[in-house]
Amino acid sequence: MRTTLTATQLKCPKCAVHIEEEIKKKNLARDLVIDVPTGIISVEADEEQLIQIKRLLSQAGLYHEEHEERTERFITISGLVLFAIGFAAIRLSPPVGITFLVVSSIINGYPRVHELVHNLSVGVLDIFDENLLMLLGGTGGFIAGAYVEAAMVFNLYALAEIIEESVKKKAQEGLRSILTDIPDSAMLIKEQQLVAVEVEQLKAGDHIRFTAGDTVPVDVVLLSPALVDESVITGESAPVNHEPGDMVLSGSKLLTPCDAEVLRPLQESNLAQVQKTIAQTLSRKSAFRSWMERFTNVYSPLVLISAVAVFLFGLLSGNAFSVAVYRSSVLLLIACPCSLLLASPSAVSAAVSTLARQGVLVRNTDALEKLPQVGTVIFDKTGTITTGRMKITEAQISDEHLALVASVESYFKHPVADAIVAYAAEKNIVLKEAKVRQNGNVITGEIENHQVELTMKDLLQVKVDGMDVGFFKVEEELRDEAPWVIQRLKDQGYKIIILSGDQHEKVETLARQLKVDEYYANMTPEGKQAFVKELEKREHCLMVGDGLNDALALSEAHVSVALPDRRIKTIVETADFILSGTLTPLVNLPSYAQSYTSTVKTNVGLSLGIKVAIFTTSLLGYVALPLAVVADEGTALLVLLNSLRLTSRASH
Ligand SMILES: Nc1ncnc2c1ncn2[C@@H]1O[C@H](COP(=O)(O)OP(=O)(O)OP(=O)(O)O)[C@@H](O)[C@H]1O
Ligand SMILES: [Zn+2]
Repeated sequence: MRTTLTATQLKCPKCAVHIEEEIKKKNLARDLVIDVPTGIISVEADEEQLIQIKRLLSQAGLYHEEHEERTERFITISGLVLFAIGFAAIRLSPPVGITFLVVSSIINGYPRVHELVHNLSVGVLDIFDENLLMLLGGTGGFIAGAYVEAAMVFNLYALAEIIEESVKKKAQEGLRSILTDIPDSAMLIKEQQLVAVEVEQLKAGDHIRFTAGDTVPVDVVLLSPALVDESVITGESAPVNHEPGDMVLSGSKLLTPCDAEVLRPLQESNLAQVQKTIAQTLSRKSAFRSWMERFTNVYSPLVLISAVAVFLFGLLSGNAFSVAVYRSSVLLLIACPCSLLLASPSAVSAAVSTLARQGVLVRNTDALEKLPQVGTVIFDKTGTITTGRMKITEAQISDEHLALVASVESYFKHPVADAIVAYAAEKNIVLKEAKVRQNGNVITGEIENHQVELTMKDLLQVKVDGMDVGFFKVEEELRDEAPWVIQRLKDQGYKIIILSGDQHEKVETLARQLKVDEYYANMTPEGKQAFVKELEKREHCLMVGDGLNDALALSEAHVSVALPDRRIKTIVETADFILSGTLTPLVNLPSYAQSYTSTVKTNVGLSLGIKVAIFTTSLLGYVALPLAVVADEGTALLVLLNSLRLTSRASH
């Protein structure tokens, strides 16, 4: 069962590595995600494992139950008050002032010691994290006799932590609403009685009863009407009225009581899949993020070496011991790479959760940075611009031949096949076994010594043993939002192309109606792939497909978007983005990707710029200790706040 915990105390991506390693080493969770910018830890673990994980986290000072959190905050604030008293008193009576400053530093420095000791106790060699730097820097300040400033190091840090926690709480909201806990149990209707069963035990075909307010744990088909809040899935906040027979995906919230039949077990259902996808996306490192981590591996030691050098140089050049310690303490404080390491992940977690709530699952965050380079949008037709649902509007065929045709079609996933199988089902026609083949728009089948041949032109023509025996007229429906989406993309300057395996006339009619720039019909899956590959040589394109017969083409495109048919497919796909049912979010995706990209750039510029500025001025001896803390903690806060702006960007 997937559960989310929050560790708001988690500050630096570097510290997260320790805890991640510990949890993995002890085998406490499958699929562990630690999202540092929000402090969200999402794990797939059983109850026993969960208790152990919580214990581990609280030992590391990272997890607190709510009441502990309040106590903790009370202590921090008391420390800050003592600091203020000491600060005011030091002129009047230095010994009293210093005492207050020291006590406040002990109170607010203690958590640093605690975390440091924990790091040591688990045998982590890499103790060069924030905690050590703060302790060295602050203690160095005290040794140097800069009492006020040294106390400021500990207390400002504690203050920054309080502010940061509230920023994180805000950032958590989005991700939490998607990584929402799946209910543990459901009410199974068994022999006209209600039995509570674990959600994991539910099988396709089981009947379950929901009360109003329940979150649907698995994908179901309704047996009675219901009012459903699907905002977690589609971002659409208005409740939807569903009829018996409608599919309701897990994660939706029922506003009225109802009965339903299980369509898919837990692990194959929407919510579990979405959570898994998001977990994978958050834990997968983007190219930039790995680069940044390698960079900080050089950066931190470099600053540490500089600190030692500054200390030695200070002594050798005749400065007082205290001055030398003071200057090197400043450098120690800015050696902390937190804000640099947060630059990209904070934007990632804001973007991933915001987009998910707008109906876009991000599988590959690098694609957000590639999207602004795109000039052409390619659409697949069937199932992408059209709903993928088809209707038989006319049929001229005997029931005996219909049985042959429907039997052959039952082996295919194409919308035409679905329509024919459904048509035959209405007539209670029994299906038989067949051997089938597809060659472009011609389907052949061998069934009970008969040769069936179906050719899709304007009509679906049926030949049995070489004789024309009838036809079907099939109509497809355009997605309601398709014309609007395509127009809006054109307004933004994109060239629009339609690729389709369908007949020329059909594609042409549609292309005219939608006023697209180019269209190509009769394309095989390999043909679509070659087309995209060729086009990519000249310009970057975004390909939108249903992921069925266009998977190859999707893989060639600079950026790919899949709009899978939820009735037949669970969502795991190969595309960079996955839409959850409509094309609508496509309209704002490019500009959102643009803001994302510039947010990451600003974050990197900010944190790197401030570090470099402080580093150089402190080498010259111009930076006071508290300023180093403010610069370090303040930059991390700025980065978090800047990324938080990505969550407030509305979609429609
Ligand atoms: N099972 C089937 N029964 C009847 N006709 C089919 C079947 N499968 C495909 N066709 C027809 O064969 C042609 C090629 O099919 P293909 O799946 O490559 O493209 P498509 O899905 O219709 O279009 P697009 O490429 O836009 O998704 C189309 O005209 C389609 O209607
Ligand atoms: Zn298709």
